[in-house]
Amino acid sequence: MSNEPNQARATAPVSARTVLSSDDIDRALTRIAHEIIEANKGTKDLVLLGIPSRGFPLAQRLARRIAATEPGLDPASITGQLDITMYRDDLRRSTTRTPVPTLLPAGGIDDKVVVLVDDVLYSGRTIRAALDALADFGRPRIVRLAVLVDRGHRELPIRADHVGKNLPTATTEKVRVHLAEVDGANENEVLIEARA
Ligand SMILES: O=P(O)(O)OC[C@H]1O[C@H](OP(=O)(O)OP(=O)(O)O)[C@H](O)[C@@H]1O
Ligand SMILES: O=c1cc[nH]c(=O)[nH]1
Repeated sequence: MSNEPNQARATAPVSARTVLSSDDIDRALTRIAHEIIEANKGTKDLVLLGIPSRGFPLAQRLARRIAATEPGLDPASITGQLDITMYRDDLRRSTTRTPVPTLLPAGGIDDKVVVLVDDVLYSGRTIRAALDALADFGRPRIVRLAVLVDRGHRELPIRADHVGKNLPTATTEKVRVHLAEVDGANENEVLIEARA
């Protein structure tokens, strides 16, 4: 993302290694879904909000796993998408990003247990923006954070409650998450790209 050092943005990757396969991602999401249900003591009041672009399909995948434990629960009824574009703290210095719609479940987020879902946690600035965005839509009872990958290098006091994989990285590296819903059929993997 745009908070990474200029050096990492300006140079092309010289190598890429797969750190999570499609099966690894599936297993991590199944575990996180169970963790979310356990932390919430069930599915009551749960709302999963994905942060575009890849947080949304991850939220949908988690919601399907969570809904499968509760007969009659429609995964779509607990899933939404939270756009953070206008809440970023680098709006003036980054390239223009097009906002996407924020889509909330019909029950809204007031007094709900909202789980923010994203693919990568790095500086924490995206999640800081998400917390600001959330406040414009209501007042959840609890906000938690689930990420597929925590790569470290936090710049703000933000941590994830549910982590698929902790990946120690160098700031010169880039974590790339490929998901079929965004990147095309059969593209389900996490890579670390290294630069010279
Ligand atoms: O913790 P941070 O330093 O904020 O970095 C993490 C964010 O960076 C990536 O998004 P990006 O801004 O690249 O947009 P994308 O999801 O559309 O690729 C990733 O999907 C996270 O949302
Ligand atoms: O490596 C990184 C850093 C931020 N966001 C990503 O998606 N990957």
